[in-house]
Order: sequence, then C-alpha cells, then structure tokens
Amino acid sequence: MYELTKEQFDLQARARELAQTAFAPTAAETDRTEQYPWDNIAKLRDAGFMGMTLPKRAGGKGMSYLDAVIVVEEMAKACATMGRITVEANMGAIGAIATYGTPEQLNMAAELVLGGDKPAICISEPHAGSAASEMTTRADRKGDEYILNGEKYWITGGGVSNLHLIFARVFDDGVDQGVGAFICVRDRTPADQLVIGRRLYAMGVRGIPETHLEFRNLRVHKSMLVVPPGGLKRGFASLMNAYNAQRVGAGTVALGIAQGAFEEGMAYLKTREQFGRPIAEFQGLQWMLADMSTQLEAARLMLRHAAASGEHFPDIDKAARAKIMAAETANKVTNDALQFYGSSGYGRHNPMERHVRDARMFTIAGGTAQILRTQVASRLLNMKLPQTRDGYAAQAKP
Ligand SMILES: CC(C)(COP(=O)(O)OP(=O)(O)OC[C@H]1O[C@@H](n2cnc3c(N)ncnc32)[C@H](O)[C@@H]1OP(=O)(O)O)[C@@H](O)C(=O)NCCC(=O)NCCSC(=O)CCS(=O)O
Ligand SMILES: Cc1cc2nc3c(=O)[nH]c(=O)nc-3n(C[C@H](O)[C@H](O)[C@H](O)COP(=O)(O)OP(=O)(O)OC[C@H]3O[C@@H](n4cnc5c(N)ncnc54)[C@H](O)[C@@H]3O)c2cc1C
Repeated sequence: MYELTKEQFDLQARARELAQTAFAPTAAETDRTEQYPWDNIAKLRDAGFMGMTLPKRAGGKGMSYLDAVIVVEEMAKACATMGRITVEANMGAIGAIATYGTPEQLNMAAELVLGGDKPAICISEPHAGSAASEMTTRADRKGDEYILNGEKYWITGGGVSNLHLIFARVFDDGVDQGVGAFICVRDRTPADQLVIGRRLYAMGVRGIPETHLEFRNLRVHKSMLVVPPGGLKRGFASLMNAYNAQRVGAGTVALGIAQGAFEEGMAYLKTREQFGRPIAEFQGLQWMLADMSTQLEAARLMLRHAAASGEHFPDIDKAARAKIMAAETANKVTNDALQFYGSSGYGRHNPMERHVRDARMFTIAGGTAQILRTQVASRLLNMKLPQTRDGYAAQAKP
C-alpha cells in the first residue's frame, strides 16, 4: 500500500547513510553521558533534515509528513535521541506555527530550526498530563503584551531548545478566551521570566533533557500568539490537531528503535551457538522472530498510512491507532530481542538494555496508550467520552 517513490528511497538512503555513519557510533556515549549531542545536530542540520517539512517560502523543502517519517525511522534506528530530535525539528511546534502562524511567526521559527534549533512543545503540566485541557498556565493581556504565569513539566529540550511553543489559557480583561500557543525564544527572554526548572532524569532517550519550565510574569508580545483559524475558543482542538503529526513522529521513533533491536537480534541468532548449533535453528526463537517482523511491518504501514492522511495534519484516529501499535510493538520487540541474547542482553556492555529503556517512553509520552484508546473508542462509537466525573451529567443537561 505504501510503496515508496524513487525520491523517497533516495531520501531513505541518504538518511540511513548519515545515521549509520555519524549517529550509530555515538549512540551509546550519548546515552551514557546524558548530554545533548550538539555535534550530531550540526550534522543533521547540514544534511537538511531539520525543518524539511517547512514550506519552501520559509526556506524549507515543503516535504510531507510521510517523507519525514521515512527519515525519522532511520535516525531512531541508529540513535533514539537523534530520532526524537528529528521529530521535533519537523513536527509538533513547527507544524503548528507553519500552518496557523503569521508570516512573521513562521519566518522567525524557520530561521531558528533551519539553523539547528530543536523546538520545545510545552503542553503538559504537573496537574494536567493526560487531562491536558485542564491546563492552568494563563496568559493575561496587558496592552500589547501577554503576561504568562504557570508551570509545565516533562518538556523535552528544556534548557537546550531556543524556540518554545507554550500552550496557555488566554484571558482578556480577566475573561477566558480559550487556549492559544505562545512563541517564546529563550535567548531573547530574561531567564527569570522563562525559568528552566529541574531536570527529570529519564529511563531512556537520555541525550535530551526533560525539565520543568516555569513562567514567572513572562512577557510575550501579542504578535507571538498563534491563533488557529477557528479562533481561541477552538484553540485547544486545533493545536492538538497539529500535534497529531508529532504523535505519528513519536510512534516512528519507537518503530526505529525496535527495528534496530530486531536487526541486531536477528544477526546474533546466527552467531551464538548452543547445543552444538546456531540458536537460529531453534523453532522457539524462529517464531518469535517471525512475530517481531510481522508486528514491525504492521506498525510501519499504520504509521505511514497515518502520516499520509488528513488535510494539514494526520487524522486523529489514524495517528492514535498507529502510535498505540508502534509503541506497544516497540516494548515487545525490544524485550524479545534482548531475550535472544540471554544474559548478554541483560548486560550494560550490550546495546539491548538501552533499546528496551529507549522504547519504554512511547506508551506514555504524546498521549498514553490508555488515553489514545479512549480517543479511538470515542470515534468508533461516535460518542463524546468525557473522563471527568460529572462529564456525562453535563452532557445530559438540556
Ligand atoms: C484531549 C484530551 C486532553 C482530553 O481532554 P478533554 O476531555 O477536555 O477533551 P476532548 O473533549 O476529548 O477534546 C476537546 C476537543 O479537542 C479535540 N481534540 C482533542 N485531541 C485532539 C487531537 N489529537 N486531534 C484533533 N482534535 C483533538 C476533540 O475532538 C474536541 O473537539 P470537539 O469539541 O469534540 O469538536 C486527552 O484526550 C489527550 O489527548 N491527552 C493527551 C495529551 C497529550 O497528548 N499530550 C502531549 C504532550 S507533548 C508530548 O508528550 C511530547 C512527547 S513526544 O512527542 O515524544
Ligand atoms: C520522555 C517524555 C517526554 C515528554 N515530552 C513532553 C514534551 O515535550 N512536552 C509536553 O508537553 N509533555 C511531554 N511529556 C509529558 C507527556 O505528554 C505526559 O507524560 C502524558 O501526557 C501523560 O501525562 P502524565 O505523565 O501526567 O500521566 P497521568 O495523566 O497522570 O496518567 C497516569 C496514568 O493514568 C492513566 N490515565 C489517566 N487518565 C486516564 C483515563 N481517563 N483513562 C484511562 N487511564 C487514564 C494514564 O494512562 C497513566 O497510565 C513527556 C513525557 C515523557 C515521559
């Protein structure tokens, strides 16, 4: 169904060449040091893989999300951190700004990303993770500016990203206008207004810091408020619609990590011998291998199908299903690949334990597997499925 074009095969080959020669050799060290891989990011930028989905009028390549996921899989197969960076440099914040933003906003964002900045998307709050619409970060209009106050958590790239897209509830004269997204550039902002909080040391994908962010009377000019075409009242829905692209990207990072573990595991089956023969000759392992490849192929097809769907952004339903499939496949496949190695897989000298750790985040970040199932069920049943205690009662009111 998703036969790649010649151009896409060429793109994949270019991405694979860079990923395998530059990023695979440094992946273990990136994991060990937990440092943001600035040198690799310069290579990613120079190869044109940052901002490739940006429109040509803004200096990008106008490439599709399907093109982008082809590249993301190759990056993630070599190094999970580089996979996630490729996602955020082409989807999420940058997609929302490119589609909903003013020319001024787009040009500013494009200059940063094409220059090598991985934007940060700031949605989740300590008391509003899955329940993201309950965010309490607020932006109060004061003259030509908005004053932002609040806190976000688990912000990927906190302290290294320059461009921030901050979701907040907007108030004019104290009246709630809905949800908008504010563009804030860290190196043009006082550090006591955009406060980089504590780092949350993570289980996997350790090359990117995850941090708290605080907004303490953060002043943002009104021209930096991204208002989707439906207005602020539909702002949350429209911004989450843009986020569907990053959901597909995140699923593709999971796929790439799992594909890498699978290929390494398959090679090991042919070299390790027990009972006087290669362990590849044991049917118990052959059937595991067959299941792994089946699951990977299913996840890949679903991700590509989702990436190519929708008008501006991938369809919510297809994105959710594909991410569930890819994230759960990645947990299973990386664990099974580790199993092929026996005790060697469990050792830190072997990359398998890193692959298992790297894969683990994707049933959590970007909408948990439970939340995404509820979104899918809501569309299957054609019912709103409010999750608050009084949600159904509120719906029933005349
Ligand atoms: C959407 C939720 C936060 C649930 O909140 P609510 O129950 O208040 O909201 P809903 O009624 O379900 O939705 C309101 C409105 O928005 C529309 N909507 C919601 N999500 C989407 C979407 N993905 N695409 C398009 N439209 C969307 C929805 O249809 C409603 O519209 P109508 O009023 O019906 O017309 C919750 O379900 C949720 O999604 N939680 C997860 C939050 C999340 O994904 N956070 C990601 C943070 S960034 C991150 O993790 C980065 C990591 S990475 O990328 O690796
Ligand atoms: C590595 C990583 C990177 C991240 N990067 C970013 C980022 O860059 N920007 C950003 O904004 N956020 C980011 N996040 C945050 C991420 O979006 C949230 O972790 C996620 O949305 C879940 O929120 P939570 O962690 O608060 O869990 P909670 O919402 O507290 O959920 C706890 C548990 O309850 C379950 N649950 C909650 N509600 C329901 C329900 N209604 N039905 C069934 N089960 C439910 C969840 O599935 C989960 O198992 C990141 C998270 C991680 C781990």
